[in-house]
Order: sequence, then C-alpha cells, then structure tokens
Amino acid sequence: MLLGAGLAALARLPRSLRPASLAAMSTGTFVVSQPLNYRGGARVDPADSSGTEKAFEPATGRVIATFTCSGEKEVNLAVQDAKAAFKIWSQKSGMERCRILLEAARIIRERKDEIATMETINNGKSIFEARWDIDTSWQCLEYFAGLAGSMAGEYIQLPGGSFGYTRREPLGVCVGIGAWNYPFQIACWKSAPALACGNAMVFKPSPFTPASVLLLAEIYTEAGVPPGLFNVVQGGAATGQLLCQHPDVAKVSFTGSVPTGMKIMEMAAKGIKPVTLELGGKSPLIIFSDCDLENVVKGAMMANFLTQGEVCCNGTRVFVQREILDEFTREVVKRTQKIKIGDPLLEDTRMGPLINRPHLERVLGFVKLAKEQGAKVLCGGDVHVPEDPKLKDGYYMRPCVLTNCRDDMTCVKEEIFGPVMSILPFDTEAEVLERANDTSFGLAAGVFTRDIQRAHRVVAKLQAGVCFINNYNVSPVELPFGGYKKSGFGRENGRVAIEYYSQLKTVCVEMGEVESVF
Ligand SMILES: NC(=O)C1=CN([C@@H]2O[C@H](COP(=O)(O)OP(=O)(O)OC[C@H]3O[C@@H](n4cnc5c(N)ncnc54)[C@H](O)[C@@H]3O)[C@@H](O)[C@H]2O)C=CC1
Repeated sequence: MLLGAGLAALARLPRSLRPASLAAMSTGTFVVSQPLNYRGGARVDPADSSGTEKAFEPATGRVIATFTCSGEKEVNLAVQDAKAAFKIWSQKSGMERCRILLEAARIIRERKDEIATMETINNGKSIFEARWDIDTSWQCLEYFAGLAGSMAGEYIQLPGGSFGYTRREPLGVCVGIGAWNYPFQIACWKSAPALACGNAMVFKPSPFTPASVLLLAEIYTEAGVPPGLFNVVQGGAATGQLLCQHPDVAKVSFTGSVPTGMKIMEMAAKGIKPVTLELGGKSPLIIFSDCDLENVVKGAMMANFLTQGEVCCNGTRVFVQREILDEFTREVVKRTQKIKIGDPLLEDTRMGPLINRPHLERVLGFVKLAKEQGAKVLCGGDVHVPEDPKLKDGYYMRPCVLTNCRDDMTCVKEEIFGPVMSILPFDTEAEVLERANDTSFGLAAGVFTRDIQRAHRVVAKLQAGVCFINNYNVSPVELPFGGYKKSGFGRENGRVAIEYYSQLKTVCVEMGEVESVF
C-alpha cells in the first residue's frame, strides 16, 4: 500500500526515480497522513482549530483523511504569508511571472496521471474524466502565463503635450474558495489569473475534497513562486468566513452554491471587496427537430452525465421538439443504460460514485419526488451496488432519465447536481425560449439545430452566460466562463478574467505649468 504520506516526498523526486505505482494506485488503498495546510512554501499543521472534518473515498466509503479546520490564528498566518510574498511577486515583470507559471504548467502536465488519480480517489469521478480536468488545469496556467507577459495599459494624449496613461495593477491577497466537484481545476482557474496579474492567493478547498490542491501548492513552489504566494487553509463555512472577513484580503473568488454565494457577497460588501461568484445552474438544452440526432444524443449525454451529473453548467432541462421526442428518448435511454458504473480508477468506467452519502440520498430524494409529482422514470434513479465487494459501501446510483415532466415540477426547477435528466417536449421556438428563460439561474444553455440562423437567433435570446451551439460542456480556457442572474457574476478564463484580478490606475501627467484659480 502506498500511503499519501509518501506521495509528496516521492513526487519531489525526479520523474525517472518515481515508482510507476504512484499513478497506478488502486481504489481502497490511499490514506492522507501529511498535513493538509500549506503555508510559507511548505505543508504545515494549522496553528489553531475551528473543528475537525473527515474526507472520504466515495468509491468505498472509507475515510482517507481526518483533518483540522483552520481557526482565526491560522487564517491570519496564511494571509500574512501571502501579503509578504505579494510584495516580492508583484514587483516582478509580467515575463518573469510568465516563465514561472509556464514551469508550473509543465510540471502539472508531467504529473497528470498522479494528480488525476488523487482527484478520482477523493472526488469519485472516473479517471478518464479526471485526466481531462488536469488537462484544462495546465492549459489554464499556460494561457494566463501568456497573458502575464502582455498585460499593458493605455496611453492617452491630452492638450498641450500633457498625457495620461493607465496601469493594470494587482489587487493584493486574493481568496479562492472552491466546490468539491472540480477540486484541482477550480484551484487552477482561480490561481492562474490571480498569480498572472501579480496577486497572492489563499485557497480554501471544500472540506469534502481537501487533498489534490496540495499538489498544486507544491508544484507552484517547485516552479519558483516566492514562499507564501499560494497558501492552502482547510475547513468549512467557519474558515471560509474568517477568510472573507479578513481586513487584509482584497478579493474573494468563490465557486459553490447560490445560498453560500449570497453570504459571501454580504461579507465582502462590508469590506467593499470585489467578488467573483460562480454559482449553480439549471440550464436548458434545446433540441430542434432538424438536428443531427446522433450528435444530439451524444450532446445530451455530455450535458447530463459527466462527473455523475455533479456539474454546475449541466443542461438538465432537455427540451425536445415534439416531432423527434420518441426517437430521441429511445436512443438516449438506450445509451444511458449502457454507461459503465463502478470503480472510478478502472480505465473503462464512465460513471463513478457521487460525492458522499447525504448527497446520494438527496439526489435519490429528487427522483422520488419527481415520481410523486407525475414524472416517469425511464431508467436508473436507484442505488447501484457494484459486484466488487470493496465497493459495496460506495455512493453509486444509476443514471436516470425522466419523462412526463412539466415545468413546475421540482426536478425541473431545482438544481439536482446528480445524474438526472428531465425531458420536456416543446412545439415552437418562441414557446421554448420563454420556458428556457423561466428560471432564476442563468449559467449555461445549449441549442442543437442545423439551421444556423435559428441557432444564433436563439442563443441571442437565451439568458445565460455560456451558450453552446451543437455541442455541450466543452470549456476551452480561452473562452470566458460565468453566469447570468443568480448563477453569479464575474468571469473565469478568457482574456476578460484579467479584469477581475487587477485594478486600473490612471496617471495624469502635466507637461506645462499648473493653472491655478487661486
Ligand atoms: N458556476 C460554477 O462554476 C460552479 C458552481 N458550482 C456550484 O457549487 C455547488 C456545489 O458545491 P458545494 O461545495 O456543495 O457548495 P457550497 O456552497 O456548500 O460550498 C462551496 C464552498 O464554500 C465554502 N463555504 C460554505 N459556507 C461558507 C460561508 N458561509 N462562508 C465562506 N465559505 C463557505 C465551503 O466550505 C466550500 O468550500 C452547486 O450548487 C454548483 O452548482 C460548482 C462548480 C462550478
């Protein structure tokens, strides 16, 4: 058995000396025994405590880590370390920051299998998918490394030879607070633009998934960032609050649920701190009858079943034009029943366990309520018990397709965050647009049609921050990502993210005499 204790030390070895088993770990063996906080360039035990948490391996139900949640003292130490590192980092040129971020991206790429394995063990998503997440993580670092080198202001001519210019400056210590569904990727999507702009970061992962972000912290150190530039504190709501309320924190970037997003905005408002909020969704996927059916079935599966359906931008309200309703439904059910559920570390698994037992029960509760409200379960929606005895206490369910759905049902209105697709028939474009927009969320939306004019006409009217035409759930780091309405504001990724991690200084230069009225 290879313990997590050895993992970091082994990972620091040159690649040629690392045992092949590091990335080839099997389900049911991993235990974290090293400290899970990271401060001043090293793993540390927290200086104080606001309670303890347990992290699980969803595939087996085993506890893989029991850890201390950081209290006020530890949060303060992390922020102070970040402040000190900020002084050094913010003075570096964009090109100097670029080189270090590129090196971090290279190390992530080199250690992709190992990081993906840890992500799978702690989150439950299939290893196949976890590798994709790690790809979008290093790509994000590469992208913002490139932007770091080209950040610039404007020069503006004024009368009499005077002029003005603008400087894009970092904010200071930024806080990142993450959800559990994409632990490593979320940490990269927040830290890469923050660091590229010259900021420092204190990151708090979800207490359900504390492990993989430590690898990122170690990688940043190995790549050459000043000690303290990227720190990790562990804990839940109490630790998160301490971070948001800290007077030396300049900005909070949050990924999580709408209720927590509201609390974070309230806390940030008291300190006049900018926030980026990446919140939940209940996104529509609109399928017109002129679509390519094979493509649309693939798109609907991608829109609903990645990471066991625990994806914020999932297109779970699947509106299908009535002419193709039966054919689409038949095909989607057939493919859903074929999804291989089981040990997420096996190469051919395409659906692993949900994050934990309470969440599994919550998702099953949504299916039960849907049935009571008149929906029909066409497949899945129940617990799955894998044959492998070591997986018997894992949190597996069979992916579910619901039909006979109405817009007023709970399963159609609320974010389930599990593998549950609701199919809703429609007749006309005007009707489906009105129904698609009838939600307080606005994260994403998708349209499948071969009619390009209709495709662009429809997305122009969809109230969502991210729209897909003839595909779903692809997120290239070059494209901005974020929501409308209660799905939040601010954007991650894309060039625009720079604006959320920097502030603009205007400098006015007088070339003549001061004209005084006194
Ligand atoms: N828009 C996006 O990019 C994404 C949104 N999400 C959303 O996240 C949700 C699922 O994630 P969860 O971890 O269950 O959400 P959550 O809101 O319960 O927790 C998210 C994070 O906030 C922390 N937290 C909780 N209460 C806090 C408080 N009062 N102050 C400061 N921090 C606090 C948690 O410890 C965790 O790290 C879903 O609603 C999903 O849609 C998830 C992934 C991406």
